[in-house]
Amino acid sequence: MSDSVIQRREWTVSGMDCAACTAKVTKAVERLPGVSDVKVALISERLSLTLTDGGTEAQEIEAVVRRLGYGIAPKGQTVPGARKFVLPIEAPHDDRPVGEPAAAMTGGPAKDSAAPADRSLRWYQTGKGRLVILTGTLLVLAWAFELLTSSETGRWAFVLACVIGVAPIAKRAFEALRMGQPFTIESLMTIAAIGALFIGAAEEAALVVFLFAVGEVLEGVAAGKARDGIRALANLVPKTAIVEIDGQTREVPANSLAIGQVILVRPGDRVAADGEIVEGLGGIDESPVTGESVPVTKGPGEAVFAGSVNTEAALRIRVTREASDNTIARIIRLVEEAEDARAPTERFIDRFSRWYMPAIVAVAALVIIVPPLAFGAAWETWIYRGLALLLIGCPCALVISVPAAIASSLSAGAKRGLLMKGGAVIEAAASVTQVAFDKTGTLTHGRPVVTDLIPTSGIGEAELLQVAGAVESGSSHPLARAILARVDKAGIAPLPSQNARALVGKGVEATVAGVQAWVSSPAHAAEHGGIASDQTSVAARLESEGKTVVAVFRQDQPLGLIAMRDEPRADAAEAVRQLQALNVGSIMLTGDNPRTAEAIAGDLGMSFRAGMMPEDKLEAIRELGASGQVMMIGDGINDAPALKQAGIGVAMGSGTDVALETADAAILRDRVTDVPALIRLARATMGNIRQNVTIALGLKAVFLVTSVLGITGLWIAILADTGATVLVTLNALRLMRFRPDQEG
Ligand SMILES: Nc1ncnc2c1ncn2[C@@H]1O[C@H](COP(=O)(O)OP(=O)(O)OP(=O)(O)O)[C@@H](O)[C@H]1O
Ligand SMILES: [Zn+2]
Repeated sequence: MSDSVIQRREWTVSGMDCAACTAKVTKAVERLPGVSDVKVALISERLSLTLTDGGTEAQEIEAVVRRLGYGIAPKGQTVPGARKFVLPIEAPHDDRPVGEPAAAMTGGPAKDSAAPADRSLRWYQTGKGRLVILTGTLLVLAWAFELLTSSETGRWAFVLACVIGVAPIAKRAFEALRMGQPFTIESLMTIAAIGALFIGAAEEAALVVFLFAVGEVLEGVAAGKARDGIRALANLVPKTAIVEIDGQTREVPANSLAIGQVILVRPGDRVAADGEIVEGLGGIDESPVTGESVPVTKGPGEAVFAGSVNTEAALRIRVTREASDNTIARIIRLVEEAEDARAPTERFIDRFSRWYMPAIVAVAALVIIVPPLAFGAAWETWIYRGLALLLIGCPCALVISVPAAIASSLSAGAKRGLLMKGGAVIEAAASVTQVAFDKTGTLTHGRPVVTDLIPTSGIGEAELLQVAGAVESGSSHPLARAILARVDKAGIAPLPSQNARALVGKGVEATVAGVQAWVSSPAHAAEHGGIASDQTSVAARLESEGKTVVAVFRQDQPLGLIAMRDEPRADAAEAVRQLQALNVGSIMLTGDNPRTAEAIAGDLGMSFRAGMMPEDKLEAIRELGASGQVMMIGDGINDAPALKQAGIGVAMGSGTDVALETADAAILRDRVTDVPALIRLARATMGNIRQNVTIALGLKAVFLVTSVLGITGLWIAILADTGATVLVTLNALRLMRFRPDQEG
């Protein structure tokens, strides 16, 4: 079918509690004709696949997933039977007193109006929850019977509890079997429970089924908790906005806002859309988006994010982005999709667990058969031990150890404005050995200011500025902006200019009043006949003060020098020190001249490479990458190629808006110390994963041995399995409280 249509489809799947579930769904869907590239994300509850037209119908895919016992609906629609456990979740940054009436007007964070798929069920309202209650009750009744009456009656109550409890599990096992998956935790459970009944261990069989059901509910709670961190972000954008139409105000749903509309945001309200202030001046708390807890004062012309809190004055804001495209929506999409970028460790564990379950089944079979046949041991004893082994065959704890830690880490990071695109990035960031910084806008504020004007003798300052301003008038380079600001301040009208052209890494040229003119670095000035010799030493002196000097030419006539200084960020030196403490080297890459670079890098305590053309930066990163893992930090606007080239490209600050989609990670605050924070979070995550793998494998190993030796029995085996899963998930959730900005 060469003309068949190929399309990517997405669904929301509910009820997946552990990674064994995702494996089950993946395998079942993968087998269907015309389906390829299946991705199932546990935390974001997403199934996406490529579907060839003429292959499987979408309804068929949904039917298969439903038969496995999960809820499914096309993305964006309500999942039937979806459930979400209610836990006392701290919605991050949502604890500030938002003006009551205002919140009521705008809908506020509006938790209760969340999408229907999120509608909460309490744990006991779910199928699995009811199963726990039912089997638990029967268990208690059976014990009561056993105590009060003959043990025979009690035994039947246990059998009943076991059969009722195991039925839904057996059904799921059977469905999976029909789809070609003989080894699932459900099939192991079913065999173990029924086997135990046959060897007369009804009491224990019932207990095992009950504990399994409890375990599933707990796993669901844990997975739900990991999800909530991400969901809380979505709840930060108000559901409605007050829009101004023809001088009238009207309340409309926030997702219906169109670009260009003007919305009214009163003090205490959350901003409903990404936009630009048209009127009003006040403190904006952007902590929900960037993690920056100190409100920033913003006024007309300045950009605000949806979800930030307007703390002081009434603002009129022009919408610049539709709801589906606002910064928070993009962050959420990024965090959700991050699950697809799996860490190498995770892929390894997945491969491992694919053979782990069959291997354990084989061992269990040997344990059952060999001792009685070879040594004439009692069948009953060894069947019992073999069944206990089956229960240890669930790789749940192991398989969930990585995604749980990564999901926690991603949402912990997102709360603080540290975004990483998935496990692969986290794993790489944990092993960073060298951080390369772009200078302007990253280590410095990116807002240079003119400090010195040195006209050539016979030229006035005004003339120097007039020509320089004319040449730079079309440029948005930070140096150009500095010069233009100075021209403006001096009240000089720049001359008319044409044909302005950037000389990348060198300067700009343009035709000013009919004559060719340049503004360029002194090094490049030689091409125009060079600057006066007495000015060469002045330039050198200014540069060694950390200033950037440019020379201005009209034709081949040097008009003079302009020096500018771009202040390093207050925390840049501290960041370099913290990186050093983490055993990570820092290097500054700049197109500026070596003397200026040395002055700035020296103050910050880092090494540098100067006079670099954009392609030199790529080469330098390649070179650094040969001897370690390099992280490149840039503003993401004009250094995208360098960010791509680095092992990990991190966009920092205001430019992140552009770079969210292209960089591997983004730092939303203008803080250099967030670079070490990012690395600390990544390292903590990998440490957490190592702990989890140790817990999971360690517990399995211990109980494998004790089960074979007959020291522990069936119910301990299942308790160990569930316990390990819950322990691992809880440990992963600790990362949510990790404070990456704290050292040590
Ligand atoms: N618009 C301009 N006006 C004046 N000089 C310029 C301009 N653009 C570039 N230059 C000169 O070229 C040098 C390198 O500029 P470039 O923009 O390549 O630096 P960069 O590597 O992006 O900056 P940084 O490393 O500081 O972030 C500047 O230091 C300056 O001397
Ligand atoms: Zn499981």
